Amino acid sequence: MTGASAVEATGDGPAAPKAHPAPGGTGAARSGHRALVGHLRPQRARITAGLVAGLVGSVLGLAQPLAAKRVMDDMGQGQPAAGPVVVLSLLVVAGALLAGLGHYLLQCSAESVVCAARRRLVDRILRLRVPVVEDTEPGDLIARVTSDTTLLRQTAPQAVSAAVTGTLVTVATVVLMGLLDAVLLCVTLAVVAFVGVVVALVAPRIGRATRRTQEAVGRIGVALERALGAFRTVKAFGAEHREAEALHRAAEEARRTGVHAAGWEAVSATASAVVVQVSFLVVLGVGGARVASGAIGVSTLVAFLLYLFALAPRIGQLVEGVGQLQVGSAAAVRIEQVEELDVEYAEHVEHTKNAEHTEQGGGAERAAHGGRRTPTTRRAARGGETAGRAPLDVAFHRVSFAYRPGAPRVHHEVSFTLPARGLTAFVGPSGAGKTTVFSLVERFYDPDSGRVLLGGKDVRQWPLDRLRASIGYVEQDVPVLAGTLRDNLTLGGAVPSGEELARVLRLTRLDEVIDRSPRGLDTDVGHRGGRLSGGERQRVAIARALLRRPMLLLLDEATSQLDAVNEAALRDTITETARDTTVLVVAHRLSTVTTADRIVVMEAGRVRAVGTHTDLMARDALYGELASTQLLDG
Ligand SMILES: Nc1ncnc2c1ncn2[C@@H]1O[C@H](COP(=O)(O)OP(=O)(O)OP(=O)(O)O)[C@@H](O)[C@H]1O
Repeated sequence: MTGASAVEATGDGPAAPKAHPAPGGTGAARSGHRALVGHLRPQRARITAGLVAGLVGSVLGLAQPLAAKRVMDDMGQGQPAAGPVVVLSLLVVAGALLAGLGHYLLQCSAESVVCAARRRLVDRILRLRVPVVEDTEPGDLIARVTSDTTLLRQTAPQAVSAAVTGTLVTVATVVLMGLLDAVLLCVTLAVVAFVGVVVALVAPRIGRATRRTQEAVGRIGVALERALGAFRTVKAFGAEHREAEALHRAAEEARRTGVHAAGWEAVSATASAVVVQVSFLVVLGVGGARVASGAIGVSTLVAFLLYLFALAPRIGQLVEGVGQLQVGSAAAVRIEQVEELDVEYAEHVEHTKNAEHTEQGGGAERAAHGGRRTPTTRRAARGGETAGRAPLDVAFHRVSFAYRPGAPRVHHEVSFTLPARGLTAFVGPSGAGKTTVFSLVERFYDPDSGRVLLGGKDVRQWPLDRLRASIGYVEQDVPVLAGTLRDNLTLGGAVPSGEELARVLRLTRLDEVIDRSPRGLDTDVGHRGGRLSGGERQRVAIARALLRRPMLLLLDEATSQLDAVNEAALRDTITETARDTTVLVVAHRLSTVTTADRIVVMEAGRVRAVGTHTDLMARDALYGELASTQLLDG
């Protein structure tokens, strides 16, 4: 991807929150059906095969009453009925086999539909722009990947099959019934028309209730994510009941709307059952009278009733299929809403389009890309790219930035130029905009005006994956991911040599931690690294960044967490790294700033002064005050 396309791929400002669905109406229902068809399209061949098998099975089923009539007529006339009996048996066996095959094919396509939807969603979510994710609720996104896609599986191909087969077989049955006796058919249709009216009235209500149920399921995810994300705090503050209340409310809402949907489904099912019973009685009455008057024979009435028997489940199937389509459409709308959120890479969209047609497996994924690079191969290449790269200079030219349109500006015409190599410390009061400098360099956000330059080139002209591969970033609240130490250290995809790994572990004093653990690098660090101490998490994050061999290291120093010995060791590590890498530190320690080659003092989103410690002590009052009061002494 070119730099230009990277720029085009990303929208200008933070996207409006879209993860919370708008209430459903006819428009929502229409777009739901469109979205559902979009999910089914890649599986159309298999779905068609399943439908055809099911249909042929049903047609064979339809021929059974005629064959039965023939058996009865032959026997009534005293003729041998062996031939028609064999035909009838074959029809029964072949019909059942084809129906089974059709069901299996539809199940297979359902699994593929749900797998493709999950892959596309996961891919999309991981590529979402940072401001977009900030505007959504992770728990709700998780519910869409897990719960809504499951609804797709349960409903989509079966619902389509039920609706299509149900319709065709109903029409065919009605035609055959008309051939047998038009009067009885008119009587039947008059009763059956009632079902059509009920279904038309009830179906949209089922769709709306399902959407509300899924929204409530999303809220359960949100509440759970909130509580588990700060589990210790919730416990320490005795907030379990309070948090549970939100979960209970959402669960209750899901139950209420689920019951609502079930109620409407019951209405349509009952209507169809009643209609079937009534039509039997009416056909028996009218048919009996017509047999008595000699208008039709007994065998015709029996065949007609057999068709009516066959029609009953078809009507039920049709009604159920329409209800299921509403459920599937509701899920498809929620999935589509995630797919409409802004992502960072244009090539990602291409990737997911291709993935849509792919089953699982890396080989298949590569094949779908026509041998082009997948994220996996890109990562591997990136690992190779990292070696022997020159450090990068960094410059801000009159950068102004607000996190959201209309929100107060966090940067006001920020300008500075930092040469390649060396250690630059950013200091300033809390909220001055220091961390925001890093976020703009990483392109988590784009400035409203001005330019951020890396290696002399606007960051918007860097291909985004290369930009980030060039940077080692250590956040203040260092995130350690669930998994092993090794997983965390190699998160960037680079595979370090044993020697390199040992060097970095030594520099960050993680070697002691690993030596202490029986499982070494394969030690499980727990959810969010909860089994490590704060200082260990910090060191894992620094080691992870160093293993990328970055051209620029961004270190958002934690305000606490490191003991004096580790603190001194890390200071030495940073100083050594700064010899051949550009290192930017948001500094909270005096010991870091005093060793820095230059210090940028920020205040209320502006650069106030740039200089060395001695220089700034002499000429900048704010810096003097910060140095004597706020900066921690290492
Ligand atoms: N994702 C965000 N969305 C909205 N506002 C934000 C976001 N991140 C930071 N801010 C706001 O931007 C301002 C600058 O934040 P920033 O994190 O850059 O400050 P800082 O100088 O690094 O502060 P500290 O030293 O406390 O970490 C603050 O007022 C903060 O509330």
